[in-house]
Amino acid sequence: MSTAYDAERQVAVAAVRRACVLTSSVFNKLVRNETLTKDDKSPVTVGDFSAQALVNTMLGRAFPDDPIVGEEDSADLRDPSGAALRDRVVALANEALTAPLEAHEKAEWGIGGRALTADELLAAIDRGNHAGGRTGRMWTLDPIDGTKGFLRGEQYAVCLALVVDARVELGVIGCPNLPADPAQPGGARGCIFVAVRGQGAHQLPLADPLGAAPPRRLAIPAFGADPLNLLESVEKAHAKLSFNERVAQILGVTRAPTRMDSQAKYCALARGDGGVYLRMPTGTGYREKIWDHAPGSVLVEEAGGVITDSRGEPLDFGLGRTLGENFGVVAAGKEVHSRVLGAIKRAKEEEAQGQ
Ligand SMILES: Nc1ncnc2c1ncn2[C@@H]1O[C@H](COP(=O)(O)O)[C@@H](OP(=O)(O)O)[C@H]1O
Ligand SMILES: [Mg+2]
Ligand SMILES: [Mg+2]
Ligand SMILES: [Mg+2]
Repeated sequence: MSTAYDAERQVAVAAVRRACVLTSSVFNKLVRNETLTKDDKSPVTVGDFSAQALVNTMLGRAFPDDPIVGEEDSADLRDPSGAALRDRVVALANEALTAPLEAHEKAEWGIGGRALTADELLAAIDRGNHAGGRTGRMWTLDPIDGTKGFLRGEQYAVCLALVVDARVELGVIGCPNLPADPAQPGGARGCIFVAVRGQGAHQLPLADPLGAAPPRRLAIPAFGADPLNLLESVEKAHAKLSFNERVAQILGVTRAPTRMDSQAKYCALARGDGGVYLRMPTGTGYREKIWDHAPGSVLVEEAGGVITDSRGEPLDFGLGRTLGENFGVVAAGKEVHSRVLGAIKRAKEEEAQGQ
C-alpha cells in the first residue's frame, strides 16, 4: 500500500543514510585546515559541503521542481583560496554519490553511477540558496547539524525536512553517533529517525534503514521521562543555560540536564530519553534557522509531543530561512509542556524584577 509522501520518504532516508556514511568517514580522515570559520564565527567543514552536495544532487534528480533551503553555499569553495578545499569536497561527494546501490536505492536518484564535475557539485550545493516562504513545496537541509559536536567526535545529525505550505510534512534525522538503545550507551551506534505527518515517528537502524527489521515506533510520555530532565545545547553561545537551570528549579527537576549537540536532542526526546527540549535565546538577536528545527518539530509532534516557542506560539516555517520572531524553542510531552511554559513565564518575571 502506498501512503502519502512515500517516494519523498524513501529518497530522504536514502540521502540522509549516504550523508551519514560520508560524514562519519570524513571525521576519521579530517585533517587540520579542512575547517573554515564562517562570517558568523561558526565552523564549517569539508563534511558539511560534501554532504550538502550529495543530498541536493539526489533531491534535484528525484524532485527537480522542488526548491531547497540549505545551510551552506559554495562561495568559499569558489574563491581561489578555497581550491584545495573544493577538490576535497568534489572527491568526497563523488565517493558518496558513486558508491554502489543498496537494495532500497534507485539509480534515477543520481547515485551509483558516474562522478560529477566540480561545477555540477558546486551548483548542487547552491541549489540550497532558496529563500524559503509560505506557499508550495520546499526542502530544508542541514548537512551537518552540530558541527561543533561533529568536530569533538560527539553528537551531530544530518537533518532533512519537506515543508509544504509552511507545514513540515516529513522529517528525517540521521545520527551516526547516537546509541541505538539509550539503555545501552556503549552498544551499537547509528540511527535514523523518520516522521511523516499523520503516520507516526519511527527509529530505523542506520546500517539498514529500510531492511527487514521493523521500524521502532516512538512515543513521548505525556508527563515526560521519570525522573524528568532537560535536554540542552553543549554550546553556551547557542542557548541561555542559566535560564534553563532556573526553569528546572521551578519545575522541581533534580536530575542533571543532558547536554547534547544537534537535533539528536529531539530524537532523544521522541524516544522518551529525557523530558524537555529547552532552548532560550542568549540575547544577541540571533534568529533560529528553519533547518535547525523543521525535522525535529515533526518528529516531536508525531511522537505525541508538543513544540512551540517559549511563549507558546507555534514555530513559523513560512517566514523564510529563519523562524523570524519566534523566541526560543520548547518541546515536551503534552502535560509537561504546559508546565514548562508556566515555569518560563515565572522565571522571566523574576528576571524582570531583578531577582
Ligand atoms: N547564537 C546562537 N543561538 C542559537 N543557535 C545558534 C547560535 N549560533 C549558532 N546556532 C545554531 O546552533 C546549531 C547547533 O545547535 P545545538 O547547540 O543544539 O547543537 C548550529 O547548527 P550547525 O552546527 O548546523 O551550524 C547553529 O545553526
Ligand atoms: Mg553551521
Ligand atoms: Mg544546524
Ligand atoms: Mg549545519
